[in-house]
Amino acid sequence: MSVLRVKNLSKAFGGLQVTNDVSLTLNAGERLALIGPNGAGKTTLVNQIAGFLHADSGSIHLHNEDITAWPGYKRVRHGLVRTFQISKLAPTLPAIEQVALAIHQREDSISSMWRDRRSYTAVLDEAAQILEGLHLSRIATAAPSAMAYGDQRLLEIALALALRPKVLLLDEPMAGVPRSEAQLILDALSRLPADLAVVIIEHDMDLVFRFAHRILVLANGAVLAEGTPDDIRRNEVVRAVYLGKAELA
Ligand SMILES: Nc1ncnc2c1ncn2[C@@H]1O[C@H](COP(=O)(O)OP(=O)(O)OP(=O)(O)O)[C@@H](O)[C@H]1O
Repeated sequence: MSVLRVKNLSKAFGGLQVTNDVSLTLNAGERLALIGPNGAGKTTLVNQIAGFLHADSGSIHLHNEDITAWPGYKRVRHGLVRTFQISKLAPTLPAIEQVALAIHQREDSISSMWRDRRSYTAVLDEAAQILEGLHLSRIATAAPSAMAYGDQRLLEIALALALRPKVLLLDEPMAGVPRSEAQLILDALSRLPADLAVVIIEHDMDLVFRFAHRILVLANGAVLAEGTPDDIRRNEVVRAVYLGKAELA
């Protein structure tokens, strides 16, 4: 059953058509990768799905509900959560406390945090479990400013998971991560909950081809191709667009 349905989404900035009649569906538990050259419109598409940008035309349905006009925060409350290409972490707050704050945000309970210690203990337990699920217990009490960059990217995913997403939009989780830490990210992504639907934007083709069940290729804002990793690997047009830019072998 589809959890997310995007139909004929278009967006222009002035004369520049940045998304052009894009449609996609995403089923529960599915991993969809959005790939394409720089400037293809991937982030703009994710921004529209997340409600950061409104589309000029087209529609977005989450669990059969039309969310096209919903603001971003309402989409988050209904389980549509995104991460960012650039870090939004608080640099000096310990990891577990950042996750706890995200849980409180989910529960709309920031104001009662300090009054109800038992509840805060329960929240910390949940935060610890989320970190453990991503093999991040080792940095639970560390602040981002003292963490390896790959761990910071994983903490961002932990914060998103604290919001209990049904659909997770991951914007370049591998961006800026040194090769030596790439395997950590891959391992963590492979441990995401099986029923979570994920849309990932990523330039690292190794990650894309290992992680994705389906790949959608964007070029000039439009869908150039869509299919399984094998379909995309064999697609001559995709190869031509990527020639010299990425390794699809
Ligand atoms: N707010 C904006 N105003 C004007 N043009 C914009 C705006 N945001 C993006 N663009 C343009 O839209 C096009 C698509 O940008 P977008 O960031 O969505 O591409 P992308 O596929 O995510 O690229 P990358 O892989 O480099 O992150 C680019 O030409 C970009 O310059």
